[in-house]
Amino acid sequence: MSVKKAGVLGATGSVGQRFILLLANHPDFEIAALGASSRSAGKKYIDAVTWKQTELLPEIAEDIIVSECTAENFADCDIVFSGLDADYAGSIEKAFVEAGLAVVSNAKNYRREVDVPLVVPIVNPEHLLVIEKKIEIAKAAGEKKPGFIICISNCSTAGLVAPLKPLVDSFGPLDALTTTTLQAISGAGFSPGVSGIDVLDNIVPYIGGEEDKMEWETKKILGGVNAEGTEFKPLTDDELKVSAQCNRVAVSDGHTECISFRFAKRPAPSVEEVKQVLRDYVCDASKLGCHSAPKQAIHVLEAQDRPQPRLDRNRDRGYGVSVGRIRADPVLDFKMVVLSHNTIIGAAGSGILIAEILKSKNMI
Ligand SMILES: NC(=O)C1=CN([C@@H]2O[C@H](COP(=O)(O)OP(=O)(O)OC[C@H]3O[C@@H](n4cnc5c(N)ncnc54)[C@H](OP(=O)(O)O)[C@@H]3O)[C@@H](O)[C@H]2O)C=CC1
Ligand SMILES: N[C@@H](CC(=O)OP(=O)(O)O)C(=O)O
Repeated sequence: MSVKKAGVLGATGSVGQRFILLLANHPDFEIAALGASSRSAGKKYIDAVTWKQTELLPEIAEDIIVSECTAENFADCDIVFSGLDADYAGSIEKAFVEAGLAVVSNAKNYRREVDVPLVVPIVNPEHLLVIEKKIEIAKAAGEKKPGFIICISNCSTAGLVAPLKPLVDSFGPLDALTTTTLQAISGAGFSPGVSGIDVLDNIVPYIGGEEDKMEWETKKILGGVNAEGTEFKPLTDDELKVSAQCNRVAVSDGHTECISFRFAKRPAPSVEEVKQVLRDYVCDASKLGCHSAPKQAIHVLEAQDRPQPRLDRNRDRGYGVSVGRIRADPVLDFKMVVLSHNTIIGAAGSGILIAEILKSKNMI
């Protein structure tokens, strides 16, 4: 199979650095172009980036010259990953799509568009069908392959929906869901990021916009598509009530969430049935044989004091989500603790896995 050329926008940031790590030595992709702000453009990547990962900067990326984020500079790319600051992602990503490029974005800007898939690839890859349809329609009309954008969800939303989607598929819809998050500092990005004095010996009980994103995005991901297969139909507030409270804690990577939820149908399943469905879950990316797919998308942990970020965030190289303390909830049906790696399955890793799925379906 041919190796596809990949570009990374926002390559110097928290998510961008993770993309570099995941793309270095990837069998399906080679890094063809890197972009960031004009502060970085024109410099070698090693000089432009302030590397903050615990793994060393891959040699393969060191000497690549960082470009301005224009579509012309990325014209050769089969796929462009975006880890752009959301203040700039909107216009840049739009120009890339208009130039016919395939964009997979971590930024929030287009997540709510009716025809843009919001995808957590271990959960709802079927939402990519809307793009497959767009490509088919253009092909049937004798037009060239259209540009498109696929959005990755907010990182906390990714962890939330990962165990819930298999449960909904097995036991029917949820009607109520609450989550309280404990979010890592890498989630706040690097420019400027969270300051040490704010987070050390402290918890900050506010992350701007996060609660609204989690409450809305969950309904799109757990929702459906219209009969034509062209537009998404998020669940309504009447169908599912979601309440999120978000906190920043002094953890480097890995978002923890304490969640409670209720199924619409009575009687609810048993705790053992819930655990069994999660243990048995095999995501489509694994079935397709995608290189980065987790062996086990959901890890059910039985120890009373797990999951913990430092011990569990790297399960299945950060593509696996850990779920522990699954038990009955006296208010809703169940409660559990979920841990997901915010820059891997919550961001860059999901981007890579989406691209692997696109490649396996000849969509790029
Ligand atoms: N961190 C996380 O866990 C998650 C982040 N996201 C989203 O991903 C995106 C990136 O986040 P994160 O990596 O944390 O952010 P960072 O602040 O760490 O990085 C931002 C990137 O955007 C670039 N940039 C800034 N201004 C411009 C500009 N005017 N033109 C072009 N590039 C520019 C920066 O380049 P330079 O270095 O040159 O300034 C840098 O590469 C955001 O939209 C964020 O909301 C989504 C899910 C999880
Ligand atoms: N806000 C998230 C990361 C993020 O940037 O989310 P979004 O892509 O939804 O803006 C966090 O702080 O952990």
